[in-house]
Amino acid sequence: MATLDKLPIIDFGSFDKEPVKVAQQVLDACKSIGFFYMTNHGIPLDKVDNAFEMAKGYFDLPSEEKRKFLIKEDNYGYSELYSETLDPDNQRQGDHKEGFNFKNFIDGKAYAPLPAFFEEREEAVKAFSYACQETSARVLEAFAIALEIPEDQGGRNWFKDRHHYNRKSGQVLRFLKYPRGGEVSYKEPVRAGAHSDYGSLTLLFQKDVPGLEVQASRAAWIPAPLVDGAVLVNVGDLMEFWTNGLFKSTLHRVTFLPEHNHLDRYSIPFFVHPEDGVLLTPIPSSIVPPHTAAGSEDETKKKPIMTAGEHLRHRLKATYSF
Ligand SMILES: O=C(O)CCC(=O)C(=O)O
Ligand SMILES: [Fe+2]
Repeated sequence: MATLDKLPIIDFGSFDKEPVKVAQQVLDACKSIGFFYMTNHGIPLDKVDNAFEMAKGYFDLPSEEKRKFLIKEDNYGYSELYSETLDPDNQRQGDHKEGFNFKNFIDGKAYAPLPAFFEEREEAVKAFSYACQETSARVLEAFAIALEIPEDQGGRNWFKDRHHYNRKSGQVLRFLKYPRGGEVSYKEPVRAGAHSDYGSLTLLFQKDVPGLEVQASRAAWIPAPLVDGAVLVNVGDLMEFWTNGLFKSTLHRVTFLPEHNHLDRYSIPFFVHPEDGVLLTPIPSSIVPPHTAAGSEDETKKKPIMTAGEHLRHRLKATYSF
């Protein structure tokens, strides 16, 4: 694979009229680098800006207020600075970031009591979460079209049918803050360790301050700068698994830039996951290479089929110090 020097930009404005054309671009991006910027993604800019405003207001709260909702194994709540280590084999300290994870608002209700700050803004958080869901559904549709899933097996709805918003899943809307400074005392150039995302796909909103890098080849990292009006989309591990390696779930990280000395960096990922009960079986797509291990004649080589929920619990255990 030739090394890309920048991430592709895909305009979804024509998706309704020319779905196959857009899906082809999505396929090219997912097969090569596993990342693309999505423009005309359908989420109004003021909703995105408002989400960043809410993140800022929340993280400004005193630490003891935020610690009342410390994250637990269910992956909901507040994670403190350095509490998560995305690349445990190579990091000397945890990630230089704090976060708050929301889970889906099933039937309009928050997963668990929200911190007062968010309770007062619950409608806005919910509206943003719904908007992210709608946008991710379009990407999932593009994936199914790109993979040519036959109509009689679910066609363009194959992934959407496994990602209902109102069912229990690992889906998370996350507010992140990388506080300014820190590097001098810790001498750590990495703010969030190199990792791939665990789910089907991620939408990532960045604002004002860059820092994300994507691994383009074994030796090369390329920046993922801010692109006006675009949301960054990346393939997650589950999609790589589902497509038996055709789609790439690529390592990415946040590194220290000089401006991080004096600027806080905020980002908002929306991690898209299937419903917990979905069995991770191969996709009915003739362009996906067959899963040889699963179909192996030799019983000992057959991997047990996990559910999406089991797979996520397994991955989270490795990165958090609960
Ligand atoms: O903050 C960012 O830009 C990236 C965050 C990220 O990759 C993650 O939380 O999985
Ligand atoms: Fe990530």
